[in-house]
Amino acid sequence: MSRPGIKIVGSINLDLVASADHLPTPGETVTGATFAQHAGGKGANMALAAQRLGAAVELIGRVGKDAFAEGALALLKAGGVNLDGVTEDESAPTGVALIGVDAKGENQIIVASGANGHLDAADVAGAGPCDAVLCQLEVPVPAVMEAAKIEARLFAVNLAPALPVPAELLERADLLIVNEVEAAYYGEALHRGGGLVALTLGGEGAVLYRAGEEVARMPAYAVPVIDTTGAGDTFCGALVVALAEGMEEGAALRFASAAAALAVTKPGAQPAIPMRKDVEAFLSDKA
Ligand SMILES: Nc1ncnc2c1ncn2[C@@H]1O[C@H](COP(=O)(O)OP(=O)(O)OP(=O)(O)O)[C@@H](O)[C@H]1O
Repeated sequence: MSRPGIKIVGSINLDLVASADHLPTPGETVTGATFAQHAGGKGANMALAAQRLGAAVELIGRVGKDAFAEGALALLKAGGVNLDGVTEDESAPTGVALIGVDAKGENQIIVASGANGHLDAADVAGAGPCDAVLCQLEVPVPAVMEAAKIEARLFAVNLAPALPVPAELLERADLLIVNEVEAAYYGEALHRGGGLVALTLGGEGAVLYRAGEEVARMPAYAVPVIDTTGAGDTFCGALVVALAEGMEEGAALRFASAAAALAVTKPGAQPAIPMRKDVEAFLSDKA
């Protein structure tokens, strides 16, 4: 099929990343870290992932009127993501994520949502039809509920971070994507709408359910792990691109797992998101 059009409603952050030997316990100060900054936020990461993996993406979100905004949007701009739906908030700063990464690639994240917290239904209302819509929960729920009204064949929600949402959202979604923490939080409510549910299990892989029945399972690809930040976001963007293209469910899960596996082999979130050709080369290598 031709390039799918995907609208992503979500967060835009600047990730401030400190890499250290180990992550601090409460009250502990870890020294000797190295610092880097990367554009991030689940919405932005998924937008870049979907764009690099073959879709024409429009991002709807908010940033602050500050120097962080430019850094937060730089790779999206360079990647060709349509940013017409990104507005500058009058009062709140650009969202920031403080990320710690240890020597094994495990991470700890604190998010100050800033302008993301001001995204409202009016920012989303009026968005035209497209092939697929993908949201997460780092922006207010009313904006996500409005996104559910956009005319599209696939309405997908990554229920991250886990927080209370109207039952209607879970029932309305054609695809819900959760990790183990989120799956435990939402429980059986995930399957009530009868749509697809993708459960990601980190280094253990991912499972796809339809109406509560397992339809596909993928162990994680064995790759050298450098930094798992953004693996889940890459997985979400990739899965939605694949399904929007009409890929069969098992093939779509394999595509998403390959994209996410490549993402963990590099540091940072957005810089680590692979291109479509890299995922295809990886998959043909594994075939
Ligand atoms: N160590 C790993 N090796 C290979 N693939 C991995 C690894 N960790 C994660 N993945 C891939 O990424 C997918 C998503 O990972 P995970 O379940 O950790 O998502 P998440 O909890 O949303 O992650 P994050 O919030 O850190 O981005 C997994 O289903 C798997 O396909």
